[in-house]
Amino acid sequence: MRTSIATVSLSGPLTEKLTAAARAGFDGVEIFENDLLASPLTPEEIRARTADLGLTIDLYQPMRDIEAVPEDEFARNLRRAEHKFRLMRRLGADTVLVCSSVSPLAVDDDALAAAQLRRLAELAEEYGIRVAYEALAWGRHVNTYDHAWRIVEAADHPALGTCLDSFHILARGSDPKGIEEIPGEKIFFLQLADAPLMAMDVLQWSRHYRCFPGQGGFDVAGFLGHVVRAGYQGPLSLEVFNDVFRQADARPTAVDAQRSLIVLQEATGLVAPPDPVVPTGVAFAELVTPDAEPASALLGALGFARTARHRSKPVELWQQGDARVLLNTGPVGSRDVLSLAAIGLESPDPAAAARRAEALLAPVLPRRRAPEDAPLDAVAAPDGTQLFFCATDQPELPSWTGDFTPVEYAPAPGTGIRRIDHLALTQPWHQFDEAALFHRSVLGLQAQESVDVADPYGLLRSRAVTTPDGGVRIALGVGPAPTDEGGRAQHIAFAVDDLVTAVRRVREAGGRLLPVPVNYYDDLAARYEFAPGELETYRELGILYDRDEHGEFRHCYTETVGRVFFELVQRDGGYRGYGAQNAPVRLAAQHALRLGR
Ligand SMILES: O=C(O)c1ccc(O)c(O)c1
Ligand SMILES: [Mg+2]
Repeated sequence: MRTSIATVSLSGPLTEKLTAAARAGFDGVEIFENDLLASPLTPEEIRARTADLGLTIDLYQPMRDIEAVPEDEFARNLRRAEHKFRLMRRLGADTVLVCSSVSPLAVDDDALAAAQLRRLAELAEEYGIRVAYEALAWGRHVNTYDHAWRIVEAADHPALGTCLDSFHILARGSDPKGIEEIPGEKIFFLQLADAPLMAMDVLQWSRHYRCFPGQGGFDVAGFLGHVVRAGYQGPLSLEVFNDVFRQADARPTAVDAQRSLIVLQEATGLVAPPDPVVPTGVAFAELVTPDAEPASALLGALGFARTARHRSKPVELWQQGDARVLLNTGPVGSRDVLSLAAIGLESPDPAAAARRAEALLAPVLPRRRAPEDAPLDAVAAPDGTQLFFCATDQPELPSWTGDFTPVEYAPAPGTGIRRIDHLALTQPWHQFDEAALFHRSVLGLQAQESVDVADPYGLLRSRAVTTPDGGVRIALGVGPAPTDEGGRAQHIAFAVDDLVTAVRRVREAGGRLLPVPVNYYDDLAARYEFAPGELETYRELGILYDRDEHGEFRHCYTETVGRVFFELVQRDGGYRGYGAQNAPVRLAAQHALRLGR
């Protein structure tokens, strides 16, 4: 179906909003009155600019407080409306949205509302304009879609139809099934928005917390199914009032928006992009740094061996078990501190994974980073992390390992690290919802519940995206995560079978681990019963402990280098979490270490 976006959903002046919408592939826009009023362009110039960009103006909005008022008031409303109809002619917009009245002057009289909306429609018709009547969830007398439709039906005028807005309908908990009773051609417009489930005043919820479909808690796909079955043929239009999007750069927001509509239409069976190719594991994590020394020392203490070197670039492969870390000291652009720049994901079909990503508007990276490299499919995540689709153990496909030459190394016992358990990436503050939708839709991962964790200097929100078997786990975070240089913190967690032994070996090798306050262990003793000596060992070694209904979790952290630190984790009995219970203590300890307190 055609896609459209309300100018209120994007930041910046009108022309930037229009450009961002067009670049992201939208077919049309809803022009919000305020954007027009604030623009230096005349309506004719806006019309020309929109046309040049290949966009149509699908809706002009909103017209407020029109119906069910005393006659003298209604006469003034008609005069105001006629003014706007003339403006719409200049703009080339043929549909106007009328919100159900919130005015104290409005009376609870459906017959009067219908009669006045009919007169409005008669006037609109003279200008070749259609009126779409929308029930605001907080409308004074009309606040449900079925009530708005009854009034439209009673008014019975060809230039009057209804506008359905998923937010108003789903936020009130109305059953959207009744939409199928409305003739499709009388649904003049469809606005789509999702929202996180919150217990709050619906007007505040709507004006500040709407988000793109798939980023909140509503069943927008189920809703759209009803609208499509009703026979609606118009555009799918995003109308998202959101405090974050108002501040973020319009261009990536518009791409995020368009991606949400692709995913929504896929879920409703309206489009069929290539299927997701779910990754099966983590092939490698790539760190970039101007100075290999601190990271090498830390990896060495963690029991990693430098096993291979890139044929032509300053990149080393460090390995232990199936955990592989690339250490890149090549030109790293703006990354002047140790950072996690890329993740290799094992893929059953890397080329198909890249096709899916491209169909979902992920920026595809050049297949060869240098002429001599193996061709690798890769895309950029919203935070800039490069995601490589790898075929490490598929001899018929080119593998990144072919770019590496083994080097001599002294075999060492290591610390029992088996694999990368998870990666944790702090996102730019305005890209948290986008990141979750990206990883879910592009990579076919499942998003877990979002958790809030207290940090001494703020609140950290974290949401994991995973494969069902836990082969890939990425924890997306947002908040004031502590790093030396103030950058967004990133960490790599390695899985071990026996954390106590691992920690003793790391310490013997001179690895510096995060100290944990004694009070933490006092609390652990209150919460759980341990075998004799167990808790004392954890206290001595700085090991944190958690439990869920499936099993147990033991973990500890290294010091932070640049933006990066490492975690060692021992999962037993199918524990699913990430030790969120312990995160406030960990964050406080990291801040204390950073500040030398
Ligand atoms: O919050 C509002 O006032 C408002 C205005 C127009 C809309 O289409 C809407 O859904 C809400
Ligand atoms: Mg609306």
